[in-house]
Amino acid sequence: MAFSAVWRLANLGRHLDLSESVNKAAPVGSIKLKVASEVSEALSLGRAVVALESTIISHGMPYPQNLETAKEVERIVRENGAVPATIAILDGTPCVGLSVEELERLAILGTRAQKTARRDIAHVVACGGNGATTVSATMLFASMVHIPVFVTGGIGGVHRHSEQTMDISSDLTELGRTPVTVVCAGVKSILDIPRTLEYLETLGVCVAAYKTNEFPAFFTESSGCKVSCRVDTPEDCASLIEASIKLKLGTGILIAVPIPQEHSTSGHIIESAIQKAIKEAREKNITGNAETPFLLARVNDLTGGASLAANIALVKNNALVGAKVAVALAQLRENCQRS
Ligand SMILES: O=c1[nH]cc([C@@H]2O[C@H](COP(=O)(O)O)[C@@H](O)[C@H]2O)c(=O)[nH]1
Repeated sequence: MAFSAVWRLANLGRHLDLSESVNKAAPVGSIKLKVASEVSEALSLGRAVVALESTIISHGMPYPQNLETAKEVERIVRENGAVPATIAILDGTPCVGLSVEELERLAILGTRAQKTARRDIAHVVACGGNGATTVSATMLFASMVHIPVFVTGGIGGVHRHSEQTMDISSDLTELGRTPVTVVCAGVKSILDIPRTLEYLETLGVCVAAYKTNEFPAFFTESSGCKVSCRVDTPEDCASLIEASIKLKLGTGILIAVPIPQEHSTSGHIIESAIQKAIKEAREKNITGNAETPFLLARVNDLTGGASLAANIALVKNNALVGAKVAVALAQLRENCQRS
């Protein structure tokens, strides 16, 4: 690493005071956080904004479906009254809100963009690299600019055999330390779902299921695990989020939305492909942050594309719900200010 990059890395903590950057694409010391004008304007006016991650674009889906889905998700968020803010690091600059050209760039880069969790942020910025942010890094940047609601497909979790590998996604620890609400379809059964929920409980994270009492398992509506909090409307979600913020709990919230019923029929076929892919990953010794992308790609091959179609459908559904939640939250805050 060049001296200047090392210097920038060492000074990152001091210079990345992003509290002022909400209203402008602000140079802060030597580090810039670029907030799209549409996003900063909405935030300053108290309008609904929905953060979106970018690993799902680079590593979660192949080109060109990744680009089509990213654009479609942004369109759904807009149609439902909120401003989309896809988050990524481009040429070393953390960006909150991407242009169509930037989305295209990221989609074409695919896995050549670095999968960037919280631990990778300083390195990607210091090297001037291109980072696709995972749930943990996206939550962090969203909270820096005060975006309370974030939509994705699924989050990472506790991996199977974690008692041997210690492989637990940093998405969970981020949920335990960053006050952002993540709307997702639960976690895939490539992970250990009961342990994921146990770990979230340990971290003090509220896990709410949308219109159900059970935690969904991404491709299927149910995991067999009950949750302690049920929400039935966007307004329920908004009240939950506002209470958590007002109590200054400091933790995130997970709102788990089951895959729409019409898309869950292939769930059981996908489940058996998941079991096969997990076995292959073990045989090939694929672990760490390479495991999730390997499993996703292999499951898609084994199901002849059915898992990708289901994945796209549930992300779009989450975008719809997440946008409504963000709008309900903005409305709730406006009503509180008036009274
Ligand atoms: O169904 C999915 N789960 C998870 C991911 C991505 O993988 C990350 C978790 O990776 P890991 O397990 O290495 O922490 C998530 O934050 C998200 O960006 C994804 O694309 N699709």
